[in-house]
Amino acid sequence: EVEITWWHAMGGALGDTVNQIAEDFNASQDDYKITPVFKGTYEETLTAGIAAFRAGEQPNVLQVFDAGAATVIGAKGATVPVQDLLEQNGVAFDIEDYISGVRYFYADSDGKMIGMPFNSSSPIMYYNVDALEKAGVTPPKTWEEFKTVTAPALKEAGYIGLSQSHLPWIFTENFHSRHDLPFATNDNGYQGADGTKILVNNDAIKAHFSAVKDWKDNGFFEWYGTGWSDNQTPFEEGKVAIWLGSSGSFGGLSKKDLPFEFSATFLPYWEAVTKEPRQTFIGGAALFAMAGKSDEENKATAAFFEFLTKPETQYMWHRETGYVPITTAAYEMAKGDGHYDRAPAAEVGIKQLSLPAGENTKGYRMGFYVQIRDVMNREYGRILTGETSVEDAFKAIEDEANGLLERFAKTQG
Ligand SMILES: O=P(O)(O)OC[C@H](O)CO
Repeated sequence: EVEITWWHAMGGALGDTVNQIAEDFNASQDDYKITPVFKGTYEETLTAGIAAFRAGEQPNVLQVFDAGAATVIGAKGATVPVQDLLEQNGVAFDIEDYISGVRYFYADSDGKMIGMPFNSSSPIMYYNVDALEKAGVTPPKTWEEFKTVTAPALKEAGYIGLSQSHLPWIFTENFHSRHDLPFATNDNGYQGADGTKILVNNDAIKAHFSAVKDWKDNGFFEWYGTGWSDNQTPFEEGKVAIWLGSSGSFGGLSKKDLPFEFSATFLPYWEAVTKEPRQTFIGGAALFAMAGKSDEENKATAAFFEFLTKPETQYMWHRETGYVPITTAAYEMAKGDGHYDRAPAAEVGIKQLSLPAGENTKGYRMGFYVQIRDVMNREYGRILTGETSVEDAFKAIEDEANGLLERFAKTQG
């Protein structure tokens, strides 16, 4: 039996489902055994993976999140492109099996799939059905509606209107996609690292953050920190009526037996910015086969990836977690099984990813982006606590991000 390891960042209920997938794979055959190891947050898992690679102690499979994609794809020699791995080991592979938003997200500039798509998500709007009913409002379609109708009514009914769990992901990266605004030059960075500059310092997002700060000041919004659960917990406790989070939190929330009914729908948009709101793009992570492993172990990894792409495995993962079905076959299987008749909100993520595309809606490819997010989190925190102005914060983000992008471009030769 060939043994392989899988480092991942899936905690709580998600981790239970990861363990279940590994158990199912191990039980499905006698040749290979995979051991999943939880390494902490996405950032911690990536850092641990890089350090381990340098020490020659890397796992066979490393989960890397969207923000680390450019860095890991650009780290030539650190991974075996998944497309090569599968083909070399006789596993049939067709990129067209994947839904369009997933197909090239972890591919290189030639369209070759480098990372194995695994947990793809979208940020969606969760809401407390009881709270909205009590306030006499429906889920807001636009931020204008939130500001003038929803939030004041919720406040009157005793609720904080809104919290969200990831300012860079939801209020920055997907903000640009939802409003079809360019996020970086060079086609959002996809044309290559050379000369790529971030376009985050723009009027639409500055107006958004000014509004968010106003909402915080008058009790329509609260920011509890950068931790995912810092902002999710007050929603679960019924303090906050609307929470923006990952579709990948749907399964965990459903299993929690909350003291109120919850549902979910699309992210609001600013009508003043666009009359045609667009799709969001995938978040979450992919699985990378680390280089430097024996042929035997690589074969085991390929067998595991083959198991992962089976519609049954995909559907099970989607159903249990809320991450979107990443292959058309899995989506069809979920529909055929009546999953969305039983839980309509479970389809919101994939539906939002399937809204009309625009010029700027397929995501971004920026190196050292994990560090860029740190800069954003620092400055956004300072905006919300009143330590800096929106104007100065975005100037600082633009300057520091462009410095990081320039440094990354130099590593790409
Ligand atoms: O919580 P996830 O897995 O949906 O990921 C959210 C973001 O994409 C992380 O960068």
